[in-house]
Amino acid sequence: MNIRTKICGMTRVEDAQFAAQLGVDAIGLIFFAGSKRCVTIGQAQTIVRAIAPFVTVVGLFVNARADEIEDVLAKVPLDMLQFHGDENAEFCRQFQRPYIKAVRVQNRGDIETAAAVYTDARALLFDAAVSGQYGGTGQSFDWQILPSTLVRPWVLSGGLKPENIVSAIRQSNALAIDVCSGVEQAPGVKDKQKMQDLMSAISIFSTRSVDSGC
Ligand SMILES: O=C(O)c1ccccc1NCC(=O)[C@H](O)[C@H](O)COP(=O)(O)O
Repeated sequence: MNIRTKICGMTRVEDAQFAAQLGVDAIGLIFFAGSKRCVTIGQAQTIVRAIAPFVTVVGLFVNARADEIEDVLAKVPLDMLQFHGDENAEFCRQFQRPYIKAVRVQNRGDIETAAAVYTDARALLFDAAVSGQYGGTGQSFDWQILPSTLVRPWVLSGGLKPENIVSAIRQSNALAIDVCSGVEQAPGVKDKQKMQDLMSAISIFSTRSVDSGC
């Protein structure tokens, strides 16, 4: 098993490049003015140009208008969209891109409802529910409430950091994780050591082999 990893809220080229070198599968760029990690189109273009191909670039939006998202898509080559607001499924699916829908989890019903509604989402992302905030809170939710089987691919998120990631994966059986503030030294400024510690911690789940034998 290899844990798929996204690090969200990149604002600096050096952080995105370092994450890619560590083997992170995806990076998140936040296009939401209410976030301390919000990037301009120019910043996003610079980051995308600087990272290796095959690292998935995810653009994150919160209750943006369709034309605002189209404008970003015309200028920044995003591979995937992530919606963190109150967007319905019809809205999410209109952009000809795979999408992730964030679900702020308070109880198991939130998970089941989202799975029934966002039927074409590439994945659901389960995050903590913090009043008045849409994400990037550093708070976790009770991983025990995740159902043992779920019909949709899903991503574990919310308050994940090097210190708790192994326990979080063991408790939730997550195959994919999304981490933001847990690998930062300040909002939008990633910490190389923390990113390295995170990837090193999850490497215990890795089944990738470097055996060169034929
Ligand atoms: O990070 C933000 O500032 C943010 C703001 C508004 C909506 C979403 C935001 N981040 C989204 C993410 O994908 C985060 O990785 C996720 O919410 C978990 O954050 P954290 O608990 O800090 O790891």
